[in-house]
Amino acid sequence: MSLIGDFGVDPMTPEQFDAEAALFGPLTDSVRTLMEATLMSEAEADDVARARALVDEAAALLNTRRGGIALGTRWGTDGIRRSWGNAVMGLRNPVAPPLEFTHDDDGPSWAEAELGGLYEGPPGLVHGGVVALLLDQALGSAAFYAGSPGMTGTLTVRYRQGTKLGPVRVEAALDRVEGVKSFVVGTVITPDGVCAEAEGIFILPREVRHLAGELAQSFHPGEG
Ligand SMILES: CCCCCCCCCCCC(=O)SCCNC(=O)CCNC(=O)[C@H](O)C(C)(C)COP(=O)(O)OP(=O)(O)OC[C@H]1O[C@@H](n2cnc3c(N)ncnc32)[C@H](O)[C@@H]1OP(=O)(O)O
Repeated sequence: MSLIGDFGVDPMTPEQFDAEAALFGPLTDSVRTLMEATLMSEAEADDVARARALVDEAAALLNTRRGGIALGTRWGTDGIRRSWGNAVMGLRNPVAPPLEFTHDDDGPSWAEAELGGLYEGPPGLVHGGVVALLLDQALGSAAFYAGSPGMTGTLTVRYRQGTKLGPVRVEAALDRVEGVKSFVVGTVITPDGVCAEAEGIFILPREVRHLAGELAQSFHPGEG
């Protein structure tokens, strides 16, 4: 396994990334709207059937040219990674809420999102796996921002109360670094207060330890 080599083809220029974002970002937003509509529609049967045919036609159009099974991490000529397939933040992934993290030195990394019915577990509540998903990304991003990136080795989540669908805030901060291990903590907060707390150990895999500096430099807020 090579986290870097397997992910990229030739590095892309910022202009190429900008053009792709301008083309596919709005498509991703539209598909997200479609997903929500699919979940909540009470339209007449004929309209649902017609919508399905249109969706199938759109999928066929998009599939006329396509890549492999996933976008992976792509590198820019500017040395920045883009993870546009990321399930939490990815610019081209309609499954992503999406979360956009803000990082600064004076407080935790944080992001806010409006989680609707697409993320439901118990009635009216966010699925526990989705809560863990958001925390995993938040803690991983905080470790990356702090200059000690890693893959999730261990993620422990304590669910203190149900997380209502609606506005959600995720926070995370690096606690300490021990060798290749970063210990990170975080929370999920709604207007009801803290709903979940997490501790994670993020480990720089041995295969890429020689690239630690390059990886840390490749961090860019919003790129996953
Ligand atoms: C990088 C770009 C990211 C870029 C990604 C950034 C986005 C982050 C957000 C998304 C996060 C994910 O979803 S990541 C995807 C989910 N996670 C995974 O798929 C990881 C699968 N597991 C693995 O690949 C591996 O087991 C690793 C990398 C976790 C560890 O393997 P390794 O690299 O060979 O580690 P190894 O040398 O044996 O051990 C190093 C130290 O870590 C300890 N250690 C080993 N495994 C664990 C563990 N699971 N939990 C706790 N501690 C552990 C060892 O005791 C040792 O401690 P000591 O002796 O030094 O004290």
